[in-house]
Amino acid sequence: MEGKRGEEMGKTLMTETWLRNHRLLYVGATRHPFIRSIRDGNIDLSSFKTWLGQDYVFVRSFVPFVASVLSKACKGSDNSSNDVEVILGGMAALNDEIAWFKKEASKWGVQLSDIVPQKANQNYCRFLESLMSPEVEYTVAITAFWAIEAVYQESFAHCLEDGTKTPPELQETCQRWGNEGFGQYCNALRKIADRQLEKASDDVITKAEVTFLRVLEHEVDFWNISHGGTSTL
Ligand SMILES: Cc1ncc(CO)c(N)n1
Repeated sequence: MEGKRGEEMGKTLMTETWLRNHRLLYVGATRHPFIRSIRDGNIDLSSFKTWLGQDYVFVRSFVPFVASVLSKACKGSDNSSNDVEVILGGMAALNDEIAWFKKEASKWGVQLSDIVPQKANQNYCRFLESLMSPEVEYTVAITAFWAIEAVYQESFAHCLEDGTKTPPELQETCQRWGNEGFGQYCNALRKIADRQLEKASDDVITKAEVTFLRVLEHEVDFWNISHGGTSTL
């Protein structure tokens, strides 16, 4: 996938280089045991419910972060009308997502008002807050946004591939992030990030790469919650 993009552009994109250089961590975030257990059909439903409740809390904190990225796009982008439309589309999807979490929680008997965010979730939300600071460059923020969405897209798309044993009652969840449209949206975010990175200073590129790695670590930690694992951060 990265190779094809590179050929089209005639040069190596920054995200492509990072995905190559940090392959193990990326695979750790997108092929986590939690995702493997959905794909293999041996997921423990209490793990799924834990994930559902925790992710609802995460998504609520994700909304102001996305709003901050949108605001930075308005000010700091050379192609702000395109970027704003892509990011606004993401916000609209989050609106749907929150309604979906409520519906899904009631289906599974998960009481959303009772959810206590776990340590890894709190850390991830605090990290998002730090990225909302006006001092954080648009390039860094959009890179984080892309990485956060891409991990879910790739993880859940993996559960929908032919020959997987994803339980029917979890198909809808996997579709939510694994569908083609969400994949195209992630590609649009990636394109924005690469365009920004292309004209960024070395200092900003380094910051964006560190942020990308932190996102991957937080995602691994987040999946670990539902597996009863402990934080590595
Ligand atoms: C932890 C986490 N990462 C990414 C997404 C994608 O929106 C999500 N819903 N939750």
